[in-house]
Amino acid sequence: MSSLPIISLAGLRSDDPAERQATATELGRACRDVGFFYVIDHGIPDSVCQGAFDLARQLFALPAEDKEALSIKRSPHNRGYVAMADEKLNPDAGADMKEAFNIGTDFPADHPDVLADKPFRGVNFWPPIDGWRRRALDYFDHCLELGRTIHRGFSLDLGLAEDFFAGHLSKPIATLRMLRYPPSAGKVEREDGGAGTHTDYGNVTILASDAVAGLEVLNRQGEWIKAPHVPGAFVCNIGDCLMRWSNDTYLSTPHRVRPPAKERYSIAFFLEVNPDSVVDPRDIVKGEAPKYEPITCADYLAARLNATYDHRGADEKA
Ligand SMILES: O=C(O)CCC(=O)C(=O)O
Ligand SMILES: [Fe+2]
Repeated sequence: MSSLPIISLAGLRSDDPAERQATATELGRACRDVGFFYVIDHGIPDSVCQGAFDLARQLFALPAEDKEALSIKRSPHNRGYVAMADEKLNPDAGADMKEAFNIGTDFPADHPDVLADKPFRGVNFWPPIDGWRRRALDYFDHCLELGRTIHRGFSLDLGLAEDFFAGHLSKPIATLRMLRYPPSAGKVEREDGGAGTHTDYGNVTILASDAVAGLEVLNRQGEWIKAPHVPGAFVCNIGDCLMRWSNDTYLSTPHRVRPPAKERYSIAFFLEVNPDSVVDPRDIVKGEAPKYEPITCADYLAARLNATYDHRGADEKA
């Protein structure tokens, strides 16, 4: 594998079950062999995607004190602003040279689950920019819909009922994460200095990037291959939760971001499933010994996030 497959999702929206199955099989092959693929014909208009990059540029251009007022350190629910060098995606390496802003599934402050302080069900933080919240949530909703479509493909490929994942995706844990990598000015001390080598935690990640290079993926032969910007496409990858759920049928693949030559923006949408969904390999692979114990999505994700951030106590719930 020296480049990532590009898959048209048009077939998943067909009325013809054979066409849906053919696309699902193509997706499934990528998930088994590579764990990374581009999607085209994904249904998100380019103008919507470009609009999200405008929002990211506006946000990161705010004065430092405005961004600090939105700090993720004030959110027990993984929302808000992560300052430069505040995160280590690879805990064994140095800090990541990037800043980020997380938006989660949007809950009102008086929602019963928010009042009960349930894990991952918190309020979002919003920058003081007119119309920003509405436009960001519009992009979030487009990504969620795409994520649900991709999961229909996974179900068909895995030989499950086509709506197997739909019930787990009614109000899922999902994070829209805007990222800004500063220019490296020719100084690259670590090849993964932008984002440390890691696998993603959830089910699937849907990533949009600008035209500046940086993302690299480790193939099965142990070689780093570039994942260049493909105009109009998203890069998708399998996360550890779906790898676990599928008893390692689908693979989550290590990747990193090399410090970019020029300032680089990307927008990731990390999709998990509903917080209380039980991730149990026995529901997906029949007749195979399960390699993992059942665990709720919220417990699994909390454990992974606690290992990534210093500001989260090791036993923090969400
Ligand atoms: O910015 C990118 O291209 C990838 C970022 C990434 O892998 C992540 O945030 O998990
Ligand atoms: Fe990642």
